[in-house]
Amino acid sequence: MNFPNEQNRKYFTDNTSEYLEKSFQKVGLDKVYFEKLLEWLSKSPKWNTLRVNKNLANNSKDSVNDIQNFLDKSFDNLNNKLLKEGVYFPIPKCKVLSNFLDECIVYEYSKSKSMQDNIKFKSDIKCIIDVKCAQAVFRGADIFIPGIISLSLSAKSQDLICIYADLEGKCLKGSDANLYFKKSVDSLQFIGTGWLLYDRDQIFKNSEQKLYFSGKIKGIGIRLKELVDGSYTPPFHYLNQTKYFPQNLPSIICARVLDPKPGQLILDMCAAPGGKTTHLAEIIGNKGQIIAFDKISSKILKMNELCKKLNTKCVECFVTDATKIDYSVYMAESFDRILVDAPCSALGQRPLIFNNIDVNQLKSYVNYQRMILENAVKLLKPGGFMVYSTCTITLEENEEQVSWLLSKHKKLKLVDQTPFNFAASSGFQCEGLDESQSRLLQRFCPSFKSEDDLNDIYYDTNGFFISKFLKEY
Ligand SMILES: C[S@@+](CC[C@H](N)C(=O)[O-])C[C@H]1O[C@@H](n2cnc3c(N)ncnc32)[C@H](O)[C@@H]1O
Repeated sequence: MNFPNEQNRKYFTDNTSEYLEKSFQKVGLDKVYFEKLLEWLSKSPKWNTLRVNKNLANNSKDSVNDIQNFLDKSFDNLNNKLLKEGVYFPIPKCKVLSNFLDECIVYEYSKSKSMQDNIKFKSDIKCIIDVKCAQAVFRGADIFIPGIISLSLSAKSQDLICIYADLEGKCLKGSDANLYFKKSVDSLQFIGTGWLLYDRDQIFKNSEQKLYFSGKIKGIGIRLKELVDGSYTPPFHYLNQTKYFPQNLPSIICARVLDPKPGQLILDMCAAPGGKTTHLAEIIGNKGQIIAFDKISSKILKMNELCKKLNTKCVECFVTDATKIDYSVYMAESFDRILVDAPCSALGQRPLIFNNIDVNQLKSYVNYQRMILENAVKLLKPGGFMVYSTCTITLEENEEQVSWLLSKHKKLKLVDQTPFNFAASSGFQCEGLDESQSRLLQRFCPSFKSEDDLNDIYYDTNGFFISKFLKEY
């Protein structure tokens, strides 16, 4: 597999690419659309979004001041450090999306004023990180030690290093980054630069053949200086995360679309890490009852901690497999609102660097989601609403699931969504979904907009999909 230049860049394996392209062709979206979609996915959104936790934060004006202070301080610190290198990051201004979502505060990534110099920066000290870690870095995370796969043998604490993502996932943990770079440069992608916070030996324990991850130290391993596109955003963990919760725009919209009311019984069937559950609790002012399921017990433990931290008092979290509901514990037709934010192929996460998902894996989500949806429909009260959402862009997990639900359950009706992000697009038409129905769906995905719209906060989001159903009496 080669990645010699941008034109020949691959984002998926050949089979997966072919499968996705064909799938879009079914609804009349040609190669040009698919390429546009890939280009959009491969870029990081230019905006950061934070949800204000109204249980703990004051009004939006105070929150904007608070976040602006955080940005001012973080950028002052960074700019002081970079002064001698002649690099400067303008401080972004944050704002509330007042007309649309007043709990959402946004600001742009800052672009360094000497981007070109930094792209030319080639240190002999190299670090290779895994692709998932690289994607998180583009969304504002620091590089944590578990994400570091390989370092130059001479790497020491405080070294300024070049960081690469391991596209093929073949680099061995603890190996010599310079050696791998020489052998496999085509399978590495330059991500940016940063300061190493530990000596190599502290990160890896080296023995002749086996290279062990020492586990002696934890936390951040590399403090990011600058990304390859010249952008920087201060890591969120310096911000008060009880008042301000980093969450992408479609996810914030999603909980609002469910429109929970105080006093209601609400079910979040795939809830961890809890971004939407805590938002739902905040919308109903902690008045009501929210049951939150997740299949993975460690995630439920963390969710309980998050709920405490965010002063969320009406949520009960349970380790439950949503494909196997025990109807002696949960009564059929008992919930006023149900959110199915389903496990999915997650292809909407930006930037897409390289995703080696295979076609069988991709297809496997469809039946799994249907098993969860079957239970959701059964648990929903007549007159109640259900939201089905994913953070992916495939037709099979989105529009085709909606079409399947409508054909299988005659009492389900697609309904309007508020808020509706008109800058993104409505859903695609597919078999079983007519034009008026597809317009009720929110698809956060490139439509046929001009390049000028690309920086629009409402358009430059992660890939996401939201549908809302009423269960009629
Ligand atoms: C897209 S994430 C949910 C994100 C969450 N709603 C939020 O906003 O923070 C999907 C979650 O579903 C969980 N999951 C996967 N299979 C499940 C199942 N059978 N039952 C319940 N949860 C499941 C995963 O562990 C994962 O945490």
